[in-house]
Amino acid sequence: MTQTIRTVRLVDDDPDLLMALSQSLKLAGFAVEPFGSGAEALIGLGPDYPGIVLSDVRMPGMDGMDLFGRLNALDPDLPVILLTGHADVPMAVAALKRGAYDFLSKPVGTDQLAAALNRACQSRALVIENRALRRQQQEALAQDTRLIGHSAIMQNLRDSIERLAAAGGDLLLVGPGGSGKESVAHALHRQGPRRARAFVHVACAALDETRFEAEFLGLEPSGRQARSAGRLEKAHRGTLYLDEIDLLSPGLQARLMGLIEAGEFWPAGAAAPRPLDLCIIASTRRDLQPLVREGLFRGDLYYRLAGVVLTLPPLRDRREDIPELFRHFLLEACTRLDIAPPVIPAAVSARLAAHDWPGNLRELRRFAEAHALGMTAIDRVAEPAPEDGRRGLSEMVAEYEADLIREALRLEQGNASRALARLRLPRKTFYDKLTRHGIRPADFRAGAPAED
Ligand SMILES: Nc1ncnc2c1ncn2[C@@H]1O[C@H](COP(=O)(O)OP(=O)(O)OP(=O)(O)O)[C@@H](O)[C@H]1O
Repeated sequence: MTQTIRTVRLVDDDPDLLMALSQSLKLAGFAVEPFGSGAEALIGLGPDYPGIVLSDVRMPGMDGMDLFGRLNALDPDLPVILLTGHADVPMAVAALKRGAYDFLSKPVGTDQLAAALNRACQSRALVIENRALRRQQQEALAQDTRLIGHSAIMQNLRDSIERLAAAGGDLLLVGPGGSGKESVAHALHRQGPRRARAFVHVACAALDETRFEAEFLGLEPSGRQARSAGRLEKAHRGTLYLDEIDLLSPGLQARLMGLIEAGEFWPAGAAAPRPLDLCIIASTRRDLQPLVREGLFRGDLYYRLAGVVLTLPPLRDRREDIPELFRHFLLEACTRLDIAPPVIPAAVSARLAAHDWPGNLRELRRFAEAHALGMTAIDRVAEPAPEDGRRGLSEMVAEYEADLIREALRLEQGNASRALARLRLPRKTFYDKLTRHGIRPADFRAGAPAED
C-alpha cells in the first residue's frame, strides 16, 4: 500500500514568515520541519527523504535556486516547491525547466498552497513506493539462486549442503520431479571448492549412443578423434550433473562406468588422454536400489555414485515453505515481466494451503507465474459449478492443467515444440492433452484473434 507522506521541509530566512507559514501548514495537516537557511535545510537529507521541500527563493547565502540545485543532485525525484516574489518569476520558471516541482507567487493563499503540497506529497509517496518495489524485485533476482524455505527440512538440507560442499565429493540426489534436485546441485557447486569452474548439466534421458559420443565425449562421427570439447571435457575440474541417471540405458551406464574407472578424458585435438578431475552429482526421481536388484541399474555405478545420498522430500511434506516460495516465485516473475506484484487474494492463499502440489516446486513456480500474469483460474476454481454443485478435484486439476498449457503456448507464441519443452512433456502426451482440452497452438501465434 502506498505510504502517506505529510512532511514538509520549510525554508525561509524570515523568522516571522517561517513561524506563520509553519502554523498554517500544521493547521492544514502537514508535519512541518522549519529551517532558517538553505544550508541548514540540507542537513540530514538523504535520497529517500519521506517528505517534500518548500523554500523561499530569496535568501542570503544559499538562495532557493542553489538549494534546489543541491537537492536535485541529491535526489532528482524530490519535489521542491519554490515561493517567489513577482520579480523572481523568470528565475522560478527556469527552475521549473530544470526539474523543480512547482513555484508559487507570494502572497499565496493557504488552500492553494495546501493543494500544491498535497500533489507533491502524493508524487513523493509514489516515487518512494516504486523504489521500494524495485529494490524488492532486485533482491528477489539476487536470491534467484538461493534456496528458499525455513522449514526444519530446508534448514537441515542447507546444513548438509554446507558440509558436503566443503568436502566436494560425489553425491546422489533422490527426490520427486521438481523437488529441487538441480537447485541443490547448483548450491553444492557454488559453495564448494570448484565454484570457479564449470557446472555442466547432462540430461541422461536425452542421451543415446550417438549423442553420448558427439555431445558428451566430443567425438567425430567417424572415429575416436576428439573434434571439440564435449560436455565431459567442459566439466573437467568442475561439476558434472547427471540429471535423471535412472534413465541412462544399460549400454551407456557401462560406458560411463568405464570412463569413471579409467579416470581420463581426451581433450579436443589432443594426441593423448589426460587425467580426469571431476565431481559427479547424479539425480534420480526413483530409488535406485530396487533397480539394482532387478538388474536394471549397474550395481558398480550405483555404489560409485551413491557414497553420499541426499533425499529431497515432496513439497507437501514441507508445506510451511509454500507461502514463502510462492512469494519468491511471484516476485521473480514480476521482475522478469517488469510489472508490479499483484495482491495475493484469499482464494489463492487457500489454494496454496489446500493443493497437494504433485509437481512440487516446479508446479508452484508455474502457478506463481500464472498469477503474475493474472491467469490463475482461481475465481473459477473457488466457485461452485452451476449445474452440479461443486466440481470434483479431477475437474479442477484438468482446468489448471489446461491453464498451464495455454500459458506455455502464450509464452512461446504458439510454438508447440517450445511449449512442450517448457512443460517438460513428451510430444505425444502434449498433443493428447491439447486434444482433450480443445487447445489449438495456432490461436496463440502472432496475428491470431485475441481471446475473450
Ligand atoms: N529451495 C528452493 N528455493 C527456490 N527455488 C527453488 C528451490 N528449489 C527448487 N527451486 C526452483 O523450483 C524449480 C524446480 O527445481 P529443480 O529443477 O531444481 O527440481 P528437480 O528436482 O531437479 O526437477 P527434475 O526432477 O524435473 O529435474 C526450479 O525452477 C528451481 O529454480
